[in-house]
Amino acid sequence: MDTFIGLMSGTSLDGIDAVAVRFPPGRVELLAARTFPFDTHLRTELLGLIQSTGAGLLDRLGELDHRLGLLSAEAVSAVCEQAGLAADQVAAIGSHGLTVLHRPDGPHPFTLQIGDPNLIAERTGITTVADFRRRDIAAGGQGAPLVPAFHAALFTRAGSPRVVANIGGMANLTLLPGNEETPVTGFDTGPGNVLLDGWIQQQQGRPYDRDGAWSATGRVDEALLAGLLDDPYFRQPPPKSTGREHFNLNWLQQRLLGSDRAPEDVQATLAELTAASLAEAVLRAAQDAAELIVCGGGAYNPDLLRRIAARLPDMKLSVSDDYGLAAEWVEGAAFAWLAREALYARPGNVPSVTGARGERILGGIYPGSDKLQDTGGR
Ligand SMILES: Nc1ncnc2c1ncn2[C@@H]1O[C@H](COP(=O)(O)OP(=O)(O)OP(=O)(O)O)[C@@H](O)[C@H]1O
Ligand SMILES: CC(=O)N[C@H]1[C@@H]2OC[C@@H](O2)[C@@H](O)[C@@H]1O[C@H](C)C(=O)O
Repeated sequence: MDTFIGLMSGTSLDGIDAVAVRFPPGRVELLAARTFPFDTHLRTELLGLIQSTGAGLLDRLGELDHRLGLLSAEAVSAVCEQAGLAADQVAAIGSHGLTVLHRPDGPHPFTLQIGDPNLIAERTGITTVADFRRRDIAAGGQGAPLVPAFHAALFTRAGSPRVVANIGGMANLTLLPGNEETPVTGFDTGPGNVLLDGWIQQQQGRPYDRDGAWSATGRVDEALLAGLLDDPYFRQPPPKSTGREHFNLNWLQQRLLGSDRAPEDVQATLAELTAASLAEAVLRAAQDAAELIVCGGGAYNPDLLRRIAARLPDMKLSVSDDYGLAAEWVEGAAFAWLAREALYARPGNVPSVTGARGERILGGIYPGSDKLQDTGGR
């Protein structure tokens, strides 16, 4: 059975997730998985690029594209070593890269991911699939979210409508109707962990609120919560997708102006914002679903899960681990799966999610060394 590697650098900017997987019918077999964290310096540079601060923007874009390509190739080698795999035993790598900018609406929509796939294919010798989002945008779609097709393949159960929530930096939902007549839908609900991470970093210098321990000590400020929830994104009908260009610390600061709220109360309110926007979207879009399956880093935050459960009292709350795939590796496995779909010339987007005109094969294919004849070069 073919083995695939998935690489994901998400909006949390914590590093590159690398997984080696196989896809026996209806499930995922995880052979190896690791996160390669970005060091503080690289993280600061990436954040500067995303926020477009500092001089020499295009130089830095090109250079960071190269550096992330190199790091991705190293991540592949390490995960192959961990799984005991030689390069010629891997059918393909699916590399999402890092989203630098995502503007799917307007007259000239675009999305930009970095982490040069040419370099990944060259250094590893393994066929690499990348640039997954732009074909969907070219077909009139949002180019995101893309995990719903994988969620549908993995979590669909006939006769029982379910919702899958991926809570990373941003959060997105996949609504699985449980019958073949009704289309799968899904969209980004808004911020996942990005504001929680940003606020604790600014206030305490810690990368994230481990286990939601800090947010659990605060009190939700209802007026602030209502102000945050008043953002038009939450009312916008799907298809829709978002990112750090919209939900970021500046967005929060503008809504905090002039207030002297206790920092832990702000953190509690941000956790409630993620829970409320997600739960309201579930209630609006999937009234008949009996179960919510959570994946992504947010699945490890008990305070956040408690807040979501309190807002969805009639739903069973589970995590993807309960179905055989640890929450932290779902996105990596999804891009390995999307690489497989591309290699087999099968579509990867779900038009009823992204709004694209139709199904499209996603990603560019960068051939591995078995497809080339090297003469030794200079
Ligand atoms: N034990 C934990 N307690 C609280 N939060 C956690 C824990 N573990 C992970 N997280 C949160 O999960 C985040 C990482 O999630 P994940 O890796 O799914 O995001 P991502 O892939 O970068 O984002 P996206 O899906 O938006 O691209 C961390 O930044 C942190 O906020
Ligand atoms: C443009 C982009 O990188 N979007 C990410 C981000 O992180 C979560 C959410 O926003 C989702 O839209 C998407 O990632 C997942 C993997 C997706 O495409 O399904």
